[in-house]
Amino acid sequence: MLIGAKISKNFVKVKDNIQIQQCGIDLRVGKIYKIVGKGTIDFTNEKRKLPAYIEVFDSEKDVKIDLEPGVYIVKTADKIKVPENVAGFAYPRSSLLRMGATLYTAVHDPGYEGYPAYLLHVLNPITIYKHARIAQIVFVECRDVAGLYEGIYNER
Ligand SMILES: O=c1ccn([C@H]2C[C@H](O)[C@@H](COP(=O)(O)OP(=O)(O)OP(=O)(O)O)O2)c(=O)[nH]1
Repeated sequence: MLIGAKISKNFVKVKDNIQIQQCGIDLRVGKIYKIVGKGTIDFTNEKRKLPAYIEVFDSEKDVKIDLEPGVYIVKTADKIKVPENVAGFAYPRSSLLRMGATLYTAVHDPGYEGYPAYLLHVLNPITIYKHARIAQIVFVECRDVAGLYEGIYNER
C-alpha cells in the first residue's frame, strides 16, 4: 500500500507545505546539468564510470532557464531519507508531461539518504523557474528487505 502524505512528509525535508500532495511529496528542481561524453556500466561496478556533467542551472543562484529539446540530469533541491522498511518511486508531475517533458527515474532504496538525480528528457522547449516542482515521490511499505542502501549515491 502507498504510504499517505501525512506520514511520508517525514521522509522529505520539504521547504513549503505546497509540496505535500494527497499521497506523495512534490520535489523541487535544484541543479540541472548537461551530460558530456559517455558513461560505462558493467556487472561488478568496477568499471562503472559516469559521464561528465556541466552545470547549466542552479536554483540557488539562477532565476530561470530555457531548455531546448535534449537530455539533462536534474538534481532535486529536497533531501530525502528513506526509512528501512520503505521504498520510494518518483514520477514526473503531470504538468511537466503536458508541456512535452518527462523524467526517467529508478527505485529509491530503503536506507537511501540524499538529493535524488533524475534524467530529464525535454521534447518540447520549456522554461524552468528556480525551485519549480517537477516530480512527485511516493513511498511504499516494504517487507523483508535485504539490507539497506550503502552505495555511492548516499549523501549522509
Ligand atoms: O531515479 C533515481 C532513483 C534512485 N536514486 C537514488 C536512490 C537510490 O537508493 C540510489 C541508488 O539507486 P540504484 O540502486 O538504482 O543505483 P545503482 O546504479 O544500482 O547504484 P548502486 O550500485 O550504488 O546500487 O540512487 C536517484 O538518485 N534517482
